[in-house]
Amino acid sequence: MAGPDDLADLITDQLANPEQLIYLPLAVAAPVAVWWTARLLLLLSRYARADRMLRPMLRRAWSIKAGWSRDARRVGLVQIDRSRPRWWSSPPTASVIEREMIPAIRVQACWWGVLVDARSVGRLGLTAFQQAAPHLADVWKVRQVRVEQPSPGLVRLRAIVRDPLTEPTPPADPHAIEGSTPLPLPTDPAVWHAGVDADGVPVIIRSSGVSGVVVAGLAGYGKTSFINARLVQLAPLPQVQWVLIDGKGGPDYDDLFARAWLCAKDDPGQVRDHLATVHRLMIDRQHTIRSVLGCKNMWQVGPSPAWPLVLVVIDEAHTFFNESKGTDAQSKQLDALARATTRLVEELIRKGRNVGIQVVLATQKATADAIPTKIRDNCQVAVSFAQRTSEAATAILGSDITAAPDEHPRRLTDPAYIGVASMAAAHRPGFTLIRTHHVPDELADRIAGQHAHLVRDPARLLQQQTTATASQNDIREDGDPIRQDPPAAFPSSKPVQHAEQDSPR
Ligand SMILES: Nc1ncnc2c1ncn2[C@@H]1O[C@H](COP(=O)(O)OP(=O)(O)OP(=O)(O)O)[C@@H](O)[C@H]1O
Repeated sequence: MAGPDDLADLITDQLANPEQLIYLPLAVAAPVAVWWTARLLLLLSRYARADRMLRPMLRRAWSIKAGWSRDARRVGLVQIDRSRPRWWSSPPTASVIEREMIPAIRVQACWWGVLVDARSVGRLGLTAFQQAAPHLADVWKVRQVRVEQPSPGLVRLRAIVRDPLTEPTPPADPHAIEGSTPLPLPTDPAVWHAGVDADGVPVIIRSSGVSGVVVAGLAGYGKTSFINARLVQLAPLPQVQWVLIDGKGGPDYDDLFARAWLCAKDDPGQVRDHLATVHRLMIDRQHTIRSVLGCKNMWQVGPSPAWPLVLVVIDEAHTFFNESKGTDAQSKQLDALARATTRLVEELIRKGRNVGIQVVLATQKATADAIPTKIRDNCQVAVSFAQRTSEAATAILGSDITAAPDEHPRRLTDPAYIGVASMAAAHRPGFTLIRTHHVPDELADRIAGQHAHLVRDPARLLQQQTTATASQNDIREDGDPIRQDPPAAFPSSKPVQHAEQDSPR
């Protein structure tokens, strides 16, 4: 190809021979033509290599790119920039010139539609694109245009022809051998694999330092399967003990109880007693954590078989917080139990974080009449499956969800979105829609049964540890007589009364 020196020689020759001046535009146009031809060939080869599903999306992507300036103007994604002309330009510098600014885009065809990355310009950022999204969907003739902001200055549009979130993940095979489930089985309880986002990228919930998780959604949209997935991930870990409470009172949790330290159905008295046991454990751990673990926060060293993470799951949690306000003796007794349960759960969530107690509340409704706000608002993680009303969505995800129409749980009521939830995930801006792992009861039951031998009583474990720590302190290195232990090395609350067996249920 001709280099710049050749081109310069050509221009000099042609200026010397004006009759040959016709060749000058050709010399300039040739490299441009070569570049465009190469680009066209590249696109054609990509089209030829694409499968039947991707080809229509490639055509759409090209058409979106080709018509972008026109479409952007039509839907209002244009900004007029008024500025003084540059000093070298012909208009006088005192005049003002107007320039149209349209966000630059890059397009990429995907099997589900077209991914459009747009650079924000002036006021044309996330909000402007969100407002224009329904119009772009009409112009591009796609089901929906979803908008998000992965990083400052970049707005990502998804022109959705087939929503990847509506493609159900195959249920984990209940007969699969352990370890071959499609679920990641972590070795670290601090990692909670919640599911995958619209791009199939795994979404992780930060579990370390979390004492409260609330999961809400209409009946039958996947809450139990979501919790099953977490239990299946944790069942093989000796550094985790479960407390399972099933407010439905049905047989759903019967087989999972095999792996639980404490379990109860919808008996309010038993539930209160179990929560009181966990609460006592929390107080005892608070008093002994420094002497036993050598730190103030269990998550600094992580849970261990001797100091396990205690996961308290309360399904249909609203069942236990409701007060009937009746005046008969039985209603008064039940209301007293509900108040005691509410107080215990609230304290576990408020104070249990540093000693490794985590409460997961599942409910169909997270409005204040179902879950007291002093409990709900202290939960660090909130996950919402489909909701019928904005009020219910705001109750669980907070008022910010109104500014995220694409991730709003009201959009998820279509049965195609069973198993899809909205949440604020770690290291992701705004809200993320996730397709959760589908874990049928049979698989969760089987894995729980296989690991029933790992059940321990964390309160007894704590007693053993405090005793061991105390005797270590008693034996001074230089063989001096036994010294008195500081009171902080022992539980200062009432003596803990635990059943003799390791798993009193
Ligand atoms: N991630 C998923 N992908 C596909 N289907 C799912 C998923 N999760 C759940 N389902 C389907 O939805 C049905 C209901 O799920 P699940 O029992 O978890 O709902 P739920 O919200 O707990 O209902 P309820 O409030 O009545 O207990 C399941 O039987 C299953 O077939």
